[in-house]
Amino acid sequence: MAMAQGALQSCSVAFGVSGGNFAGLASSGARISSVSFRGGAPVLSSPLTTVRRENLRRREGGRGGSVKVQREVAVSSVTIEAALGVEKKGVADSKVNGVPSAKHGAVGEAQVPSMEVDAVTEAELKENGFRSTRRTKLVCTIGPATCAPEQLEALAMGGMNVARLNMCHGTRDWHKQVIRNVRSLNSEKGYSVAIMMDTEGSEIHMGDFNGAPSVKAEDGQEWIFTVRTLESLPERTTTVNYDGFAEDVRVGDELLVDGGMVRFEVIEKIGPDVKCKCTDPGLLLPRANLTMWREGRLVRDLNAMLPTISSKDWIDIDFGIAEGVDFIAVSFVKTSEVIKHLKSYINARAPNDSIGVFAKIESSDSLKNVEDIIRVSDGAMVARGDLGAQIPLEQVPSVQQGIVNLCRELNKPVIVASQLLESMIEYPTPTRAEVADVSEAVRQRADALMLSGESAMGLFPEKALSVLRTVSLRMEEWCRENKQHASDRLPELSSALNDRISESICSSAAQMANRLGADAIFVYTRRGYMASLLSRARPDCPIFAFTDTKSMRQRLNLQWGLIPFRLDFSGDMESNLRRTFALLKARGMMKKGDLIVAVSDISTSDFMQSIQVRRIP
Ligand SMILES: Nc1ncnc2c1ncn2[C@@H]1O[C@H](COP(=O)(O)OP(=O)(O)OP(=O)(O)O)[C@@H](O)[C@H]1O
Ligand SMILES: CC(=O)C(=O)O
Ligand SMILES: [K+]
Ligand SMILES: [Mg+2]
Repeated sequence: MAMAQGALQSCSVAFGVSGGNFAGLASSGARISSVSFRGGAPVLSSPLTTVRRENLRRREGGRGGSVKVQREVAVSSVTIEAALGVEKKGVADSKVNGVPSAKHGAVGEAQVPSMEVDAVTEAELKENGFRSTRRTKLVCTIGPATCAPEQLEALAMGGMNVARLNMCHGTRDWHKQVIRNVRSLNSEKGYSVAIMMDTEGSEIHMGDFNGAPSVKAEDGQEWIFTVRTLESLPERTTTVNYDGFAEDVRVGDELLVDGGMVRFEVIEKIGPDVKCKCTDPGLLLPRANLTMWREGRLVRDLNAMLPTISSKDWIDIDFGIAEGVDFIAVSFVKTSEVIKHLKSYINARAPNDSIGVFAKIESSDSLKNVEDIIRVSDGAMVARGDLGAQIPLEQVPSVQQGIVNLCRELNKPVIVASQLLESMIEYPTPTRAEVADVSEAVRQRADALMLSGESAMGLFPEKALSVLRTVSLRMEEWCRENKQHASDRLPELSSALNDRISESICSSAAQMANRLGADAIFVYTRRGYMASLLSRARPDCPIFAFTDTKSMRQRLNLQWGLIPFRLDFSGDMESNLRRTFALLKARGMMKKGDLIVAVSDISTSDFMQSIQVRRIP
């Protein structure tokens, strides 16, 4: 009797909170086909049509049940299960499959190939529980300060989700070694750090300074900018990579290094050499970006003449495909065409959709076509470094907010990049303004934050990462406590019925999880689509995304709130859930009584999708 009451109670809770969403589902063509109750043995088998109809009528004032249930367009199931009765099975499973994980999960994973999760997340879940996990993902640019295996491991341990390789710097062999180091870290120590390759793109930049990490330009000093190829550079000389530079530049033009960190004025043209005077002193870094300004305006024709993907970039892209990178970020994108072109090139050479293409928004051209560009990309990066050199600085914050919003509307992950903690290249603590900037990006609910120089060549890479981590956690918690995003509204993405069903299921699942105070949402996904839709809904609880390939697991690493697991699963949701519960419990990542909302886009029949609310047995 008590059992039956338990079952009915949880049933009415679920219907109570989700009736409206079911109505939404039904109007998008879904049919609620089965509601099963399990309250210990014997298990009542579904579909319990009568009970279902009556419950729907009761909750929806007689509107929903009878009308919707008769529609045969698609099938969706709702299973509400009382905890009792599953427990015995769970315990039994855990003895078979559950192996206590080793310190970094390495031993455990070697013996249980059936479930893999990031070692850091595993530790975090064990120590602090579901809610404490960080939702904002962290990208670190790898450079001389962080390329050694132990340095990479320190970053992985500190929460790095993605390692970025900037092809502007370093040799291909150097990058290859870093990729190898990251891969062995993943396979040997149980991390799942994804790799993003960032193309050089055709920007105009300075050369190296005979290997020096930086060179100081003093106020009033005269420098030569030359298009000649020089074996060794005379003092106060720099090369420029754009052959037309000496011809195109005019006396009186202003040259901005890295968007204004250092400034020069052109005073004389001498054949291939351009003599300039330093008007704003500072440090010149190897391959620093150069922009030309004439009468207060950016000279854009120069960049416009350069291809987005240069011949060197194509070789780098081939290299990235061969090395199996997870993401390619394209610098200085101007139109959506170049992204489409690259995606078709990749698809002909790599397993379908195994490499995500990210568009870097960092020029005024990219802003003109920003929506088209993002629609065809797998994600975007707000590359504020170069962007701030191409548009007035005061416009950068609102452009950032606009791109973050747009990406969420279009269901594309977005990275906020550059100068988040710039002062930490040299100092062990950030400025208060930097902390505020990081917090703001988290409050905007960007998917990921990125370190550049701070991790590539700064003095305090691990400290910088730790600042990103702690500031993200605090801001996320504050947003939840203060219900900052309760009124967020998202437009529908698709008009195709199947996709609308997935959308409805995911937004309903997120709302249910919020209202029920669920501990986590589970999603079983092959293509990652349902996982991304759940991430887009930005629910209060973390999303455990179970997917069956390593590459999809790494791809999901960049999306807000997702904790990707690799798991072999079947089309049978019930057995997937039982196995998952047993494995997670055995590894101490969840406990009896935790409340889960589970959805799936895998099934044996075409339209079979489901939302389930379960209490962990
Ligand atoms: N692989 C590398 N080897 C050496 N130095 C690197 C490497 N990657 C980054 N750096 C250093 O870190 C700095 C910041 O990195 P970042 O990736 O932001 O480069 P960037 O040159 O500013 O270009 P981008 O606009 O593509 O980000 C670089 O200017 C460079 O000095
Ligand atoms: C990251 C990058 O390319 C930029 O900020 O310019
Ligand atoms: K780059
Ligand atoms: Mg850039």
